[in-house]
Amino acid sequence: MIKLNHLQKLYDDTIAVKDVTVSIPAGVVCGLVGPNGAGKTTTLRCMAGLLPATAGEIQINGISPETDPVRLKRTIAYVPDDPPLFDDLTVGEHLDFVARLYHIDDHRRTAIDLLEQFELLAKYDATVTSLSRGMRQKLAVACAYLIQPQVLLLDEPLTGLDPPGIRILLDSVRQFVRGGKTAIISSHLLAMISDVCDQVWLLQNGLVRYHGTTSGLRKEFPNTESLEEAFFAAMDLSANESASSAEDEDESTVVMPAAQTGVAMPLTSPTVPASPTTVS
Ligand SMILES: Nc1ncnc2c1ncn2[C@@H]1O[C@H](COP(=O)(O)OP(=O)(O)OP(=O)(O)O)[C@@H](O)[C@H]1O
Repeated sequence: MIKLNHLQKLYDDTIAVKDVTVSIPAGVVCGLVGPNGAGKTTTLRCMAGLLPATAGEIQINGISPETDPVRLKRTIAYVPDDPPLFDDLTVGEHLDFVARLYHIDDHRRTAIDLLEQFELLAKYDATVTSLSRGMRQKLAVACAYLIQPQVLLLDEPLTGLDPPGIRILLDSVRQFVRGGKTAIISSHLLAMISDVCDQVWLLQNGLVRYHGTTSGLRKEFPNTESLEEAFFAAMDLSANESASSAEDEDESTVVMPAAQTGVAMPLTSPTVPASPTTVS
């Protein structure tokens, strides 16, 4: 279970996440959507313990990133959209390294199964500099699964994947939540969200515009003919209501069309400092 309570994150004067309160139960895949700059990556990074929240509370399976960062990092796997891998390590060495960091014994069989699943076994001895973007993405996901997290956060994971790669990844995520785990996928691909996710979480300007089932979003906007249309309708409504509330000089209103019902990449492991390319 993931709970965010009035989460806020500022970068100096920039408000990236204004006020986010969501609860995401175990056993679901939740799609995190919203326009560029909505605050999706920032929210995920706060949840992964890579960025300190400015205000508010985060609880991941009862663990707070603030008070128990090491336990959090054993619970959560966060895969950024451009995973920071180690140029000097081979594919196989990445999995060995992650296993060592997370004290995972006898990882070899699982590692090989994961590489097979993600069609990377032939690249076992290849250095990551020789991998394509999609292959790097798959390796990062394999490393995330190796640590057997309870919560998986994937930030735009489909970028660079070919159609079979997309299917393999999405099937793996559905399989992952079957055991009562939780996955959040940030994506701009609304058709995928509609197909794969149990819930959708719409962020705009650092505020929750909708959180609930994908069918619930359609019901909020019965005159729309697709999730995409409902998505735009939700954002238009929010923009209009925000404008009118600004006119009323009441900027504290959070506009929501529906009730709010929310190895590490190996490089953010509990025992190793984040890599230079990972925000910490
Ligand atoms: N390191 C940073 N320093 C300052 N401002 C930042 C930083 N990272 C993000 N921002 C700002 O915070 C806001 C939210 O950015 P964020 O990357 O979280 O959005 P996003 O929804 O993930 O966008 P996208 O869909 O384009 O990936 C934006 O206004 C962005 O310019």
